[in-house]
Amino acid sequence: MEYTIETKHLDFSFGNSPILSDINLQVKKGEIFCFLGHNGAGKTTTIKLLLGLLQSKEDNISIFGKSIKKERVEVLKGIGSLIEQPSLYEHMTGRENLINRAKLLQTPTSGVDEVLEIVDLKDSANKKAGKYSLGMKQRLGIGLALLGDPQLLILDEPTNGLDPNGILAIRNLLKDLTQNKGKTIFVSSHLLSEVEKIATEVGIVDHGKLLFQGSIGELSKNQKSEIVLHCNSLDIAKNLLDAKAIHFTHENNELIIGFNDYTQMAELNKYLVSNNVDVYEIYHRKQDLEHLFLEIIKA
Ligand SMILES: Nc1ncnc2c1ncn2[C@@H]1O[C@H](COP(=O)(O)OP(=O)(O)OP(=O)(O)O)[C@@H](O)[C@H]1O
Repeated sequence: MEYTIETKHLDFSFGNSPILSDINLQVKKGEIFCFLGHNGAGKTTTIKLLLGLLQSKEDNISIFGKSIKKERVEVLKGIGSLIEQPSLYEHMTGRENLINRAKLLQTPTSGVDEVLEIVDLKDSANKKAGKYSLGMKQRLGIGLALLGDPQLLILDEPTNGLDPNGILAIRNLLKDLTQNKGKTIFVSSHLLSEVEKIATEVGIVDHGKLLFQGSIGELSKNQKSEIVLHCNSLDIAKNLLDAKAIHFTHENNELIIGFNDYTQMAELNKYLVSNNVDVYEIYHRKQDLEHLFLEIIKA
């Protein structure tokens, strides 16, 4: 199978500091591949390598089946990118920014109106970019990346610093671009809650290592079941659990215990009640993805 992006045993060091180790990415056409990791995990470094802004020693990155080392110019023609903040001319309108960039890229300026439409800036096209909200600036940045109709978009934390409406707009835009415009998107983020709503595939990176790669469905198979317990005295309940060597964690006002089956949950309830703990609430839930993510990167 030919992947839109494929890296094989990608390593990278800044001087003597190893930053990335054995990264094997496989991004299929039409996906929204979310590259997830905390600050400093290695996301931007990976993206810069994909774009040829940093050089890998080995010839181990291929995009559209071509080597970024050997065919960089050709490969870059098919990629639009946005790394963190878009570089905009604030004194120019949104439309002028796009026209200016189209001329630089030597692509027809006739595509500018369609881009404005896609990124929902048609009504503000003649406003100065300096007067745009952060969300509008990010959308214009994505618009700039879309000039020349690239098949692949590489976006580094495009929702960083945006309010919920701004985040929603970008989320819908990315979905539209893959579902209706045939694009493939590689997007980095440090927020799993953000990623799980749009990703068709997720790569989790930490300390320069790829710890998981798969769909959200595959990721959620790793979610554990747990019992949530809310009672009148956490201290007494904790002592009772300790006395039976039942492992628990503590979250806000609740105790979290691994779930095996409903019999175990009923027994636990009886045990606490018979020892004078008032159980206000006891229920079974799947571990949330955010905790699973934290567990994966701690492992
Ligand atoms: N030019 C550089 N020289 C030396 N070390 C660097 C350089 N750029 C980044 N690093 C280091 O490489 C590691 C990975 O950084 P990177 O920017 O790729 O992480 P990230 O996951 O994108 O995080 P962030 O979201 O904070 O940008 C960090 O430890 C960082 O300090």
